[in-house]
Amino acid sequence: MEIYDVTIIGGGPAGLYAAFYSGLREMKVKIIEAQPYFGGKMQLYPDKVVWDVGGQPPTLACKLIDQIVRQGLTFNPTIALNEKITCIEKRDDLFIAHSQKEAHYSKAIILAIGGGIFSPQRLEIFENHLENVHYTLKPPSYYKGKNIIISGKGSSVFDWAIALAEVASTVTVIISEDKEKINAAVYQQLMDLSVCILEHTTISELEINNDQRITAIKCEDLKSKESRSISTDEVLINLGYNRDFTLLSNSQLPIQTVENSYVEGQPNGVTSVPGLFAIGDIIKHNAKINMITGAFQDAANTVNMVKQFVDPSARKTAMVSTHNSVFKERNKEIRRTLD
Ligand SMILES: Cc1cc2nc3c(=O)[nH]c(=O)nc-3n(C[C@H](O)[C@H](O)[C@H](O)COP(=O)(O)OP(=O)(O)OC[C@H]3O[C@@H](n4cnc5c(N)ncnc54)[C@H](O)[C@@H]3O)c2cc1C
Repeated sequence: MEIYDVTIIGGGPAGLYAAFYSGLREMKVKIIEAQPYFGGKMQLYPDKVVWDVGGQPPTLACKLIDQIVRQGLTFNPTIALNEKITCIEKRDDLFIAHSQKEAHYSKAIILAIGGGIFSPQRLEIFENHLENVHYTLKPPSYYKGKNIIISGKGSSVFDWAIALAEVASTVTVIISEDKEKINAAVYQQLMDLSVCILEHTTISELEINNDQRITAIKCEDLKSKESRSISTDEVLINLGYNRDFTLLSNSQLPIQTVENSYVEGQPNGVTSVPGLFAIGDIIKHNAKINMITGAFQDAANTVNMVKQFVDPSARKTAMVSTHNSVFKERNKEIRRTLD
């Protein structure tokens, strides 16, 4: 059995930055992510331009994910992707994080599970896998010149319609509510972009070809009961997301939670269980900022606490020295490009 200094559960911005910082503090690190890829919630908005990360020019979220992942892996932590941690237990001085695949042993744990494991809510009619049904937005260029149907609830449906209307051939939005519920400024934007909105309408049937692609959607006006068929190239569905927090309820540890969705803790990540720390969107305290920058700050504060937990004689904070052996070659490379 291999014992790590710290196991980080969750590979979103908080977990990845914690992996970087733990490496900087010379700890033996493992990072575990339930999805087959890193990025956390940022994977829900790959095409959004993110403006508010300190020192970072406005950047597409997908590019930012790439950068955060590369930084997170700087010190070569052990990685486990596609592995959902189902519960955590403590035996003597060791934590054991159990997944469906194996047990992970470490002296400390950082919970970076954000908003839980996200999975899109699906309509029964879309239960089978269909090639051209999407639950997250691909880059707008993918939709260039195509006929798009967007259906769902909440403001994201209209954000998607606005993002695609400039590149797509046609955009039709199908919503079950009345148009009046749409924010007036957003509605005006949709009209200016010639987006067709079918209000109080529901999808009743799909026309599917041999390649498992939807070619047309039949929908019904819930008030007039009239039906119509709309041909389409791509269908986007946004009904919100299911969030899996069962790790917290399954773990037989006195983890204090708020509304069963957050771990109650302190700004330095300390929780009700010594050695179990929490960072990013999963933690709740008065100074918490639920943003990428907040996730980074949490990670740095908390990793310093973890280091002292694992080795009480360690310095309180990291020395971010350019002489770190891992940085040496990269420093040379970067300096060369500046010459
Ligand atoms: C639509 C949208 C737009 C946003 N825009 C911005 C913005 O412009 N700027 C900004 O700063 N912030 C933005 N945010 C907020 C930002 O994305 C979050 O604050 C940030 O992602 C939180 O990071 P995190 O690592 O704490 O959690 P998350 O990003 O939620 O990552 C948690 C990870 O833990 C994994 N996980 C959960 N449970 C388990 C388990 N049991 N086992 C293994 N892995 C598990 C999940 O799969 C996930 O990958 C936005 C959020 C949304 C939803």
